[in-house]
Amino acid sequence: MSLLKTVAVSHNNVDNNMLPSTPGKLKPEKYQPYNHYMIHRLRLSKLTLWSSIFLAFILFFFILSPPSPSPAANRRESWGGHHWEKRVTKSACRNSDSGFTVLVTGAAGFVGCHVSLSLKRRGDGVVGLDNFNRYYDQNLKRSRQKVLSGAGVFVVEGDINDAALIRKLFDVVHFTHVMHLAAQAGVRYAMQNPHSYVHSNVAGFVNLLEASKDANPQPAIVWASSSSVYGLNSKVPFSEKDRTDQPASLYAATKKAGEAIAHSYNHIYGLSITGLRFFTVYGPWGRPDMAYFFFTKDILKGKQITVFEAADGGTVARDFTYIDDIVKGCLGALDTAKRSTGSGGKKKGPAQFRIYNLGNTSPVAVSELVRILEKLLKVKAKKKVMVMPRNGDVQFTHANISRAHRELGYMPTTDLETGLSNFVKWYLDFYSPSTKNPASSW
Ligand SMILES: O=C(O)[C@H]1O[C@H](OP(=O)(O)OP(=O)(O)OC[C@H]2O[C@@H](n3ccc(=O)[nH]c3=O)[C@H](O)[C@@H]2O)[C@H](O)[C@@H](O)[C@@H]1O
Repeated sequence: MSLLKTVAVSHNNVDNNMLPSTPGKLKPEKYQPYNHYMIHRLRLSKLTLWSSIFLAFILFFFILSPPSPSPAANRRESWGGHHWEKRVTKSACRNSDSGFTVLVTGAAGFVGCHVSLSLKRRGDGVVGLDNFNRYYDQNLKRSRQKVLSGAGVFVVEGDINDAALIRKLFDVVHFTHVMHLAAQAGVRYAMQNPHSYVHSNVAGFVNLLEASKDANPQPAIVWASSSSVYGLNSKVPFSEKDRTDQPASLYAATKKAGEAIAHSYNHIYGLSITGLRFFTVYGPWGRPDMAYFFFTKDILKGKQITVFEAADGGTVARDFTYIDDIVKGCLGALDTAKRSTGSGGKKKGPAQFRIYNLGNTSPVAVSELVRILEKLLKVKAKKKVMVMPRNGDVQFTHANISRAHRELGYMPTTDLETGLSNFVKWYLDFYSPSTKNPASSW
């Protein structure tokens, strides 16, 4: 026997004797070829039977179960349908024939929430739109939504990039105006998530303008630009005539791009468009990513705050503008907006195109902002002063508001101390309604 055959035979014997896996329990049995064949067949047919039952079950459930929803279908679940349309139509109802019907994008945001409430309270029809993203505390956005809902404003959950949704909204309601406040805000966050700025502030804006120019009638559009478009401009106060071609951050660049895009839609399609350059808006229900807001939070927690100064030791200052003044500016812009001249994508004549600064005309140093907060909170801040990093911030903003005053009747009336006092009251009430007010325990 060759070595190969010897190995094959011994291997066969081992297989046939079915060795148990436990060592020391080896019980060689007599070899019975017929029995083994029968057992093998029996096992095989049992296996076939169970496999068939199993397959039949799978087939049965596959046929009975509904097709799994596509991503588009998933997206649609949050809007559309008879009930949804009824809510949109009801929210769009205005109190008088002369009132407006306004689509407010970013309605669950800081400025959007305040503007929507003011419009609704004076009798206009308002439909909100917001994607409730996670840029900051969603609970705050949901709380704003509750306030709006109580006032009769329905906030549609959806993104300005969802073309089908925007077109559906324009189908269901003939909006006279769009107040476009949805945006990716924040100057410094643009270094962490640049694409979100292009997505919301450029692509989303174009999507909204596309639907607006196709609408019949076309709405007039008022939208939020930013003081940041002045970028490295050093001539103060900033006037709308000053250069805006040196943005210091991607955020500013996307807002500047928005102004250029708005002009092209006005020129080609006859859309009436007004851009508002907001200057560091603050107040109750504000944005937690802004310095006055997180300074308050950190001062109360005893956490260190970082206060920026210029490289030469100079002051870093902002033209902080109170929310109620901004709301008046927004309503003034809506009230003076002329109708768009086009319809269904065709221009019929030149349309209004405007740009305004909405600031306070009274810049305050960030160190002074901290001093006011310390006084209001009755807590000393743990400050770390450091040179402003190259993160897109500019050293100084100061608005010239002559044009807004002349044409919109805009005149801010709230100084920083009064506005911050209102903010602090709201903050303490919102975040610790049942606990003792820390401001009274100094
Ligand atoms: O006016 C505008 O266009 C912009 O106003 C704000 O931007 P910003 O003025 O930078 O507001 P904050 O982020 O609240 O900063 C306020 C001041 O505090 C300073 N700061 C910020 C953060 C910090 O940790 N320390 C600090 O000293 C900043 O340099 C700035 O001077 C908003 O965040 C933007 O969305 C808006 O468009």
